[in-house]
Amino acid sequence: MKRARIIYNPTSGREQFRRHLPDVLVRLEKAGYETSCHATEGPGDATKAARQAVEREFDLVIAAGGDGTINEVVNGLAHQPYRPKLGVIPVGTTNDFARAIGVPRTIEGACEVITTGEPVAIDIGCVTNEDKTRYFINIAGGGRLTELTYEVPSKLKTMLGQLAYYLKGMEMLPSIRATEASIEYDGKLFEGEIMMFLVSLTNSVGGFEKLAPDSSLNDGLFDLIIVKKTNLAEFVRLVTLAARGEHINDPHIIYTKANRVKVRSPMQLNLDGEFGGMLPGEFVNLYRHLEVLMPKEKAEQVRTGS
Ligand SMILES: Nc1ncnc2c1ncn2[C@@H]1O[C@H](COP(=O)(O)OP(=O)(O)OP(=O)(O)O)[C@@H](O)[C@H]1O
Repeated sequence: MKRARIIYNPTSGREQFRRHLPDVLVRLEKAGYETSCHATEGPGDATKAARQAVEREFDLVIAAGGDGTINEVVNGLAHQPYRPKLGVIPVGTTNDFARAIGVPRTIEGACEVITTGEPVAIDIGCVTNEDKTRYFINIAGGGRLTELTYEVPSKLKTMLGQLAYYLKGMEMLPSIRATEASIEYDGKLFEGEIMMFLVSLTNSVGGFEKLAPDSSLNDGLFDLIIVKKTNLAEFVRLVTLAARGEHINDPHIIYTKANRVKVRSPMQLNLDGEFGGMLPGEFVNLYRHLEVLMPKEKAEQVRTGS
């Protein structure tokens, strides 16, 4: 029998997962997994639990939570020579990563993917800043607006879901200032004032499904988006364009692919929606570093690049 470890955050999203746990265990048992669980107790705990799962040589680690929980689990797996496969049950508020790998946002649907889907090795991001190395699966970014993801209180997310982020975003808009930035990417250099920069691994960010429309999960490249200085009206217009994926040709935007990105200026770093310390720092794309379970059709699409 294969062994699976569920690492779940009881406070994620609308706090529903625990109620469904017995059903999840039965489904996994039927699919041939002997499964045990760990409920996280606070920030950082999912990373410790994932490291422990590596030591105990589990075949599969299932992260049940939002993007923050998946990020923590990946941080426990990424550094190790043996890395169990990763399954995802999206019960968070945003669930960008699940959307990007085609995992449905119902617990039953996600279990179905875990039991009948296929593993695909995908790229993950690695950033070195403040003498630490951290990993991300979705997005890293800097600039005042990216700070909104950790300024929304957990209670508000439980009550309002995604809407909580949009409300906070609108509240912050008038106070957004441009920041002086120096960004080196695959030998090129950008220097100037920016509203924000994003280093993305998937096309689905903050509920915007077309923010990085050309991104591939396994090409070894980030999609780098730099939003140059704009006034408030232009910025709002860019956000509207971004909802349709039409921002990438705008003159205020640099949109390109890169394997390495170095940010030389001081800035807060957002990693998969959580505070990731201060920049400067360097981002490296780790080619096909982690095997993740996804639906068969999605797996085929990712493998063939279609
Ligand atoms: N028992 C706990 N109590 C409070 N916070 C916790 C607990 N366990 C984990 N956490 C923290 O909660 C953070 C956010 O969780 P998570 O991303 O799963 O859900 P979310 O906030 O609802 O969703 P999203 O990130 O999609 O907005 C995690 O990064 C983790 O540090």
